[in-house]
Amino acid sequence: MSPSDDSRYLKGGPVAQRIIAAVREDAAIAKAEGFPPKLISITVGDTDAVDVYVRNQRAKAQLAGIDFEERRFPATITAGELEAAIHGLNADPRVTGIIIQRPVPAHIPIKTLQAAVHPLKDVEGMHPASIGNIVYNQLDLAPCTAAASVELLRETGLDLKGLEVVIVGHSEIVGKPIAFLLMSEGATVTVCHHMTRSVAAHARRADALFVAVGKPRLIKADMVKPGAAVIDIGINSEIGPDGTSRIVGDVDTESVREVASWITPVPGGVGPITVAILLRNTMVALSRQRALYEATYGTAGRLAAE
Ligand SMILES: NC(=O)C1=CN([C@@H]2O[C@H](COP(=O)(O)OP(=O)(O)OC[C@H]3O[C@@H](n4cnc5c(N)ncnc54)[C@H](OP(=O)(O)O)[C@@H]3O)[C@@H](O)[C@H]2O)C=CC1
Ligand SMILES: Nc1nc(=O)c2c([nH]1)NC[C@@H]1CN(c3ccc(C(=O)N[C@@H](CCC(=O)O)C(=O)O)cc3)C=[N+]21
Repeated sequence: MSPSDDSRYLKGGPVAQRIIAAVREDAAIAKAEGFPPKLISITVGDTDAVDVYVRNQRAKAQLAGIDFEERRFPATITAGELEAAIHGLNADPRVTGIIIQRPVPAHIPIKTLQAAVHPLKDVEGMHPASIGNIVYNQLDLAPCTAAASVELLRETGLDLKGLEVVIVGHSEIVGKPIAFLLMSEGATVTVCHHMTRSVAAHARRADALFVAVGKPRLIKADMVKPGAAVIDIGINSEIGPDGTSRIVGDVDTESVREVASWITPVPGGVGPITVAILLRNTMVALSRQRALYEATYGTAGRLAAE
């Protein structure tokens, strides 16, 4: 059975379309009022998963009416040069949001870069000041993939209060923020990582299982509780049997879908919602900037008039 005709598949496309339609309306109004939204993507070096993401950012930003610009830097660039480029973007009033694609090469400290992005332009919520907000249950601008994964879980209609949730992977950008978002919703959260003694023993207890590791087919049917919801966040490039490159997640979807009640396809699950939330976050950032601008200069001054 294909993902299009099986209700066990939690599809991201319709959710993403809903979000993008709302962003498109907001963006048109903001533009008419003299505040055109603009998103800048910073890529350092080459990574397959980043290429897929940036390609979709460009396409969906265009659809939503958000200007999009990719700045690509060679893997040999220094951290200082990158920081200088980020400071330039912080100071540019035409730039609404900045996203730094991960991973960056090992010689560049990612935390320093994330801290260099002005918190008002931090559309991923990865600045230390921004990520702190989700600890305080301020959830309107959360890291995009984490927010997207939780949005898909909501599609099941399961009550998140008291739900047994297990997250496999504890990266700053995916696993940890998912844990905070779900704790805010009242779920009971267990987080597994590479030092966890038995990921399978934890995973089998989960009513909702989130997987963000980056290893194809890590999660097999015998690691999933019958009736569970499985949210597959992995984006891995693989050469398929026909010799062409394809994207697969971290879950062995073929076997797991026989056990789970819901499963997210890859592609077509979390990915499209991640892109939509990045655009929504850009509009949240814009409205925060506008609020500050109007508090400082009043409503008379408009960017377009400059
Ligand atoms: N769909 C989307 O929108 C997005 C998808 N992704 C994809 O999600 C995946 C994860 O991304 P990201 O979080 O950035 O990756 P990281 O490499 O930063 O993190 C991977 C995590 O998995 C843990 N881990 C590694 N091996 C195991 C194991 N055998 N069992 C349990 N845990 C393990 C690591 O633990 P430790 O740190 O202890 O080693 C780490 O916490 C990738 O495939 C990426 O492409 C990422 C962002 C967005
Ligand atoms: N700072 C940062 N934040 C990220 O969120 C981040 C990152 N760096 N680095 C790379 C990973 C990967 N990632 C993807 C998001 C969406 C799709 C996506 O749109 N996927 C679609 C498209 C598939 C296709 O076009 O083939 C799908 O799954 O259906 C893919 C990959 C975000 N990441």
